[in-house]
Amino acid sequence: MWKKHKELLPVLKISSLLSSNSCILLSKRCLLQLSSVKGVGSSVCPKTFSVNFSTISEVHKEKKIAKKLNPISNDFSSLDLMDPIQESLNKVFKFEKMVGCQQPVLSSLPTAEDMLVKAKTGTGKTVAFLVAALEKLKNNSPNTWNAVLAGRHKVSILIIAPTRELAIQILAESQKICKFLPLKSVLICGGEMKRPQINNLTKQRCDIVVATPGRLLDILHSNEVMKTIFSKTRILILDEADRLLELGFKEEMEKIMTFLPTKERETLLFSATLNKETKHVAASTLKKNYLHIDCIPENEVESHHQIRQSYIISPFSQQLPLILDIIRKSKESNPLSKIIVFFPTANMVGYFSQVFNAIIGLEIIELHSRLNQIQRVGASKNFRAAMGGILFTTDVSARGIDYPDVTLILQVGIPITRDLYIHRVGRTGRAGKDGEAIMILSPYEKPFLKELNNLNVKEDVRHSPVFSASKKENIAKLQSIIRKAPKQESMECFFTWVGYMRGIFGKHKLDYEKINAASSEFAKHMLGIASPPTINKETDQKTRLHNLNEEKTNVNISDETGTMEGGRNTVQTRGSPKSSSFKVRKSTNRIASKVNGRN
Ligand SMILES: Nc1ncnc2c1ncn2[C@@H]1O[C@H](COP(=O)(O)OP(=O)(O)OP(=O)(O)O)[C@@H](O)[C@H]1O
Repeated sequence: MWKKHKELLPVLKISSLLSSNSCILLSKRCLLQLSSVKGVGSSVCPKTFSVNFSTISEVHKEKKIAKKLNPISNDFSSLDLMDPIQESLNKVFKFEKMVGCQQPVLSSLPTAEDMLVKAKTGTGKTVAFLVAALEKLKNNSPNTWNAVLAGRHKVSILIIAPTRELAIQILAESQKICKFLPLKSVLICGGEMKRPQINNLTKQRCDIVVATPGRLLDILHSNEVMKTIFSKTRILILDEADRLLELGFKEEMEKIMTFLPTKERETLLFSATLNKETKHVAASTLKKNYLHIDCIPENEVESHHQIRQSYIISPFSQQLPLILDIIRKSKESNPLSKIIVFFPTANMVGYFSQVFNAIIGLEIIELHSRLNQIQRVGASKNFRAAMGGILFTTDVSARGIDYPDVTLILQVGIPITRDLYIHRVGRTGRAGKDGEAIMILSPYEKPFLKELNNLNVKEDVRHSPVFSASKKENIAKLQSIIRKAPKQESMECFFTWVGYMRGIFGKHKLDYEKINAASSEFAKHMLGIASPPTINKETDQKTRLHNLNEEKTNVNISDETGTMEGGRNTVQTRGSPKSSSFKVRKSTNRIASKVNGRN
């Protein structure tokens, strides 16, 4: 039947296949359009899930396979998963229905094909890839699976994520899914001592490794025995694959791959965003006949419709009171509201955390790369556990992190790319819940809005730029706090901000005159620097802030790379991260103590 129709059916509507409860044949050059299937997903999801989870817009497949996709049920129990996994989903996760990409991914099993999966933020990709990896491993061969169960097969599954926080989160999920299996999951990431991590690999059972690229590569190079340990890796997963395959990580990833088997390895790439360029790189890392599962229908954008998104154009002079106003309003309307505020650089997070902590009634949790590992883990844990709470952070928290019940995302300034905007916003509205995202931009940053063209980001008219008497009081209060900040620390903050912005300004073709105007306003109103240095070619070079108008230099400036495990190419604008971090923290603590009269 397939042969007969394949020329006639380059595009198949999955609805007809579903209604007849039939077997779906995927064949070379075949493109299945599942995007408009109703009733597969949302209607049978748990209450909290309202998004159109289980729609697939494309499934590309080169080799002929036959697969059953159950049209009626998207219960996990309808799948032929091994008992220990069913038990874990049922008793540990307490999940009944599949959501997001879970049905398309898991229904395609058993398959030995590589996978490229794109699905919106917060739609359950972690469980999808963990279950897929374990099932794939089991189906690899009875010998392999028996060896794995008996603990004779090291590092069968390797999962790589771009940040420590995300790796820790995946590790926890991995331990949960393996609750009824004898498999052990271990963490390899920076910020922790290397020796115990090496011991975890060499001296004990270790079936699943969750790693960040920098430390993993470091450990791979540390010891000849690592080649043997990783020689049996059967499944490689890249979470946030587009990030791991772009500049800053790509080189490390390529080196890591040289330690892994090629032929026997199956690779799974997952992300909520995959632009043309990264899709191309991603495809080139997969075996030819990979399965492409795109859960975002062609006519839909990558962000969620249930997240209300808006922007406010506000001069720097009004941004600090505006932030305060938005936070206060959110807390007034719901004392349990959980808020994440994104700033462009780690210095800014450190600095403004202390500024806002000096305001009575606010308790800010700060999280960025310049904290040590204990502080990072502590901050992440505290915010996760907080019923309400305010987190000031950088892009270390932008991707993959699943803090429960975040109600508001506030972005101060421009994210480096449209994709990062989507990931930041995706920290709310997870698992079908509602959420809100507001972005505060200076008039200089307005051109960035073009990049968000179809994302339904509306101008926010609720927060008027005209300030009442009480808000004017806030302005005075905030100004007095920042005026007391040690000058050197304000200057550091200023330079890192300029470093961050230079790529973005370059991209939007702002000349030195405009950059100077923007920098001067930023310095004066956000940092209390009365006469900031002029940014010209000379100061640019002095501070190693070259290529002001270069388009693609922005990638490595943000804290995202600086803080992540990779990013060997990271440009540090001033000083080493450690010394700078110490200064920022010390200085900003000084701001708080001065304001509180303790100094
Ligand atoms: N089948 C399910 N039923 C109910 N909740 C689920 C299900 N699968 C996952 N979740 C929950 O949905 C939330 C988001 O899942 P997850 O963090 O895996 O999303 P993601 O798609 O990886 O997001 P991101 O793109 O931001 O990395 C988590 O809290 C997770 O526990």
